[in-house]
Amino acid sequence: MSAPVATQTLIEVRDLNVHFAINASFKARVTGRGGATVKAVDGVSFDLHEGEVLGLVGESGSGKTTLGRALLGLVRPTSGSVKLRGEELVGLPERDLRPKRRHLQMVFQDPHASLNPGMTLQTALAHPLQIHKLTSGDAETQAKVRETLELVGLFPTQRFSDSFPSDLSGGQKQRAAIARAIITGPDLVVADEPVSMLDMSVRAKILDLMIDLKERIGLTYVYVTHDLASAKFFCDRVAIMYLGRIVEIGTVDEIFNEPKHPYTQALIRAIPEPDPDKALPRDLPRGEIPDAARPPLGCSFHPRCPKAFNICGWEARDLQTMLESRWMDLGEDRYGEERPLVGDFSKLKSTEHDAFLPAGSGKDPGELLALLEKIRAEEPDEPMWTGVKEMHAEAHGVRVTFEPGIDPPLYETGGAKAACLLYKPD
Ligand SMILES: Nc1ncnc2c1ncn2[C@@H]1O[C@H](COP(=O)(O)OP(=O)(O)OP(=O)(O)O)[C@@H](O)[C@H]1O
Repeated sequence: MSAPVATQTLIEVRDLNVHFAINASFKARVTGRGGATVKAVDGVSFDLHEGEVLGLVGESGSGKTTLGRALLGLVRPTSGSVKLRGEELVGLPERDLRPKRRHLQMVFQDPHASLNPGMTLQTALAHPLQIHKLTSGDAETQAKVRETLELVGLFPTQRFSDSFPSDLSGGQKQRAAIARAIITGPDLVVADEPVSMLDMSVRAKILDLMIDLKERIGLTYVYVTHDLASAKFFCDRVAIMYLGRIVEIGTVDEIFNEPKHPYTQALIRAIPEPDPDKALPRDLPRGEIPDAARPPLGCSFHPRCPKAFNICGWEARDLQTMLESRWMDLGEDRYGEERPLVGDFSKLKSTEHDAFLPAGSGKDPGELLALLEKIRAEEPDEPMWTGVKEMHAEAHGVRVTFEPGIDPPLYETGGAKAACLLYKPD
């Protein structure tokens, strides 16, 4: 889709944080001290314009759903600001938030779970109208329900208004869930993976319906998905999320034709190509998504990034990962030579930019230093080495000093904005 014409800002999000206490005692949760915290949404800012479709795209656990729910007040932010047409929503008591909910609606992934099996569509759709006192009297309510069923393509409306969810196909159920979301005349609909549980054959039809509704009744969408291909089809702009942050945001053209962040570039290369002749090698970033409760220093993506360089935030954990992944690929003999030189990784100590790697039991730290120098010479393309400033042997191991890392904000790139130090102005 083409970029939206400049319009008014509907939602303004500034430095939004949603942090969850995990594995914490009751006292730690109440006082906020002790225990671990997951930064599900971590300092997110963006504007959403009236009539646009913004995609929130990322791998599982990147914070898409939490961000979408926080926009609607369904999750209480830890701090930051969400304004609806200039009016602050964060911190509003529930009684003041409730009337706003008619303007802010959600469509969920599982249409089956989002409809009450014991209610006809007439009852289910009438409910929000009654709660928000949007109609006066049964006749008006019934007419509004029928009109909305027609809008979402469920006709003859008489038949569908008397149906129960179990009478409907998956696609019809999602149409009914959309009808319930739009019947209050919302401004913003957050659609969380609205087609991912549907048959392939109906996915495009539901997205087409949502586009059609946007034009006909003036909706703005936030579309939460892990599926870049559907975001390309459906969205005007896309925000790529990683460990609670937006790491790149731009128009669909910018993101798909000229992705700037190495993470976005890898995700786009990994989109399955239906035509086998054109298929590129799938190239997902190396390694696992890190533990959200212990995000990497500096740029959170740096341990997986093929383009990482000296200031990306190298630390002790990267040293361990480098050694372990090297040993996975080594033959028995060389593994047998190298492994005993390194001590217990649980004793790997680190301060912010400094790691102390213990030598193996009875081994000379000088031998360990020589091993690290040898690996560096053998694997000069391993990005971690760009961040190693100094290594020297000490009494019981080797001290490795890293370049101080920088946590990148979203930088201007001449296209999309990207949180990557490749675009840091000098
Ligand atoms: N209520 C909660 N309590 C603790 N941690 C949570 C809670 N909700 C989400 N999280 C954590 O926050 C992070 C972001 O989760 P979220 O569901 O928003 O990600 P997502 O990108 O939508 O993932 P998915 O595609 O799997 O739904 C994850 O690490 C998740 O485990």
